[in-house]
Amino acid sequence: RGMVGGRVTTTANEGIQTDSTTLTSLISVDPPRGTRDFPPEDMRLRSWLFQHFREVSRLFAFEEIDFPVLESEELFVRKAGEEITQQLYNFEDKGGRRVALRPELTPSLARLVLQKGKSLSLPLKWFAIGQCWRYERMTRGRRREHYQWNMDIIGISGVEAEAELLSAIVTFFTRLGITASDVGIKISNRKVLQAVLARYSIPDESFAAVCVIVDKIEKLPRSEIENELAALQVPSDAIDGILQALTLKSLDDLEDLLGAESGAVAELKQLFALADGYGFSDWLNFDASVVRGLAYYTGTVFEAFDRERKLRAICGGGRYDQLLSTYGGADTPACGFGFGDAVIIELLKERKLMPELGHVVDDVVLALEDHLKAPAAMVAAHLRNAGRVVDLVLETKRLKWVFKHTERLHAKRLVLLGATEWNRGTLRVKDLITREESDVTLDDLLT
Ligand SMILES: OCc1cccc(Br)n1
Repeated sequence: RGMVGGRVTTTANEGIQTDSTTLTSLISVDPPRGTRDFPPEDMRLRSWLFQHFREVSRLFAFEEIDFPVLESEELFVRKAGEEITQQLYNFEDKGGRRVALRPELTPSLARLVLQKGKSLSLPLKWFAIGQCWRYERMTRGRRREHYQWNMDIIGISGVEAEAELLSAIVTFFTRLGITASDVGIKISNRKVLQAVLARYSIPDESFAAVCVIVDKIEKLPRSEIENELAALQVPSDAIDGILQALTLKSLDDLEDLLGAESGAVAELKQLFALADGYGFSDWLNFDASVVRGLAYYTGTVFEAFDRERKLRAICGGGRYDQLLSTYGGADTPACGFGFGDAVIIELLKERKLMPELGHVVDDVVLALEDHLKAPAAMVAAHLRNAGRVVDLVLETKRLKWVFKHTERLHAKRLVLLGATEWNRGTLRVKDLITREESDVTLDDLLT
């Protein structure tokens, strides 16, 4: 427990002494910069959101996993200039180890898959919900933590895996009342960029870094993009070719650019055909400008956006077939998405789809006299065993307080133990919806 109003002194061999004579100012009661508390009302909304994450994952037969929020720093050290690695929440621990608070979940998932190795039978369909961190100078006042829902399929090289993940995302939106007129999902494939770069003989080693730069195309002026690409020895004619390719909005145009033999075109066509089968085609559109900002994507990439374009991307993901091999493991096809807990709430507010989540209490139980406390506890236990949510009043309170308390809790029933009634084996019950009062036996309470 924190010491408030007391001065803590430590004398040799006596452990911590407190001396409450020295009044100290209140400690800071706010959470660390960029982080949030979840008091009951906020926690109900978060639990509601996570319940939907879990329900959809369960419907798709995905298994839940988890890993430490603290990881070895090396898991996230990448040389592609990503914002996510430049803002790593990293430090040296007391054992001199370089560690970091995870900025994303995928590397931990890759580590776990490599750790389990041959004991795993592929394909894996795993999901996780975890808090992720970044250390950003507070100049932009942005948050330093958020919760992310991830779903990943490991061991499937075909776009059937991406189609499953997209179906899960659409299922989630639909459960919340969000439709294809509210949200669209842009689909592209990094093989488009790969093919364009190959035409300008840009070395493969630059591919990830080029993608990270190109991902910023809508956030930075073109001149800055050109400068950053030029710093990677991408010549200006190649830059024109890249930027031109990113404006493509149809697979026919893409085929014209890349030719009928293009792998990217084939994968995209197959993905759209599968989407037709699932019935969520109207959520999708091909958009070559989607690149995503993570270095390790190698194929399909996608992101959900609000069609009013007021908000940042709602979720995103893609294929990362080389991530496991960059950690020294065998090449294993993989794809997944990350779905943050912030933008989705902004979207629900925009669309007036926020849920009403009150604290639900069925019964308030109260002993009107001290010698009836144990019987009151028995009544509460009896009701709870039957699955009712019971708030047992733990102190002797005046009825005026109790009525206020039942209103605050929006309780359905008030069960009073009074000496007269209890002696003849009954309880006084007030139905707080109908306002009816009656004397009933314990068994009557559960009929
Ligand atoms: O998606 C970028 C990101 C990573 C960690 C924490 C936060 Br807030 N945002």
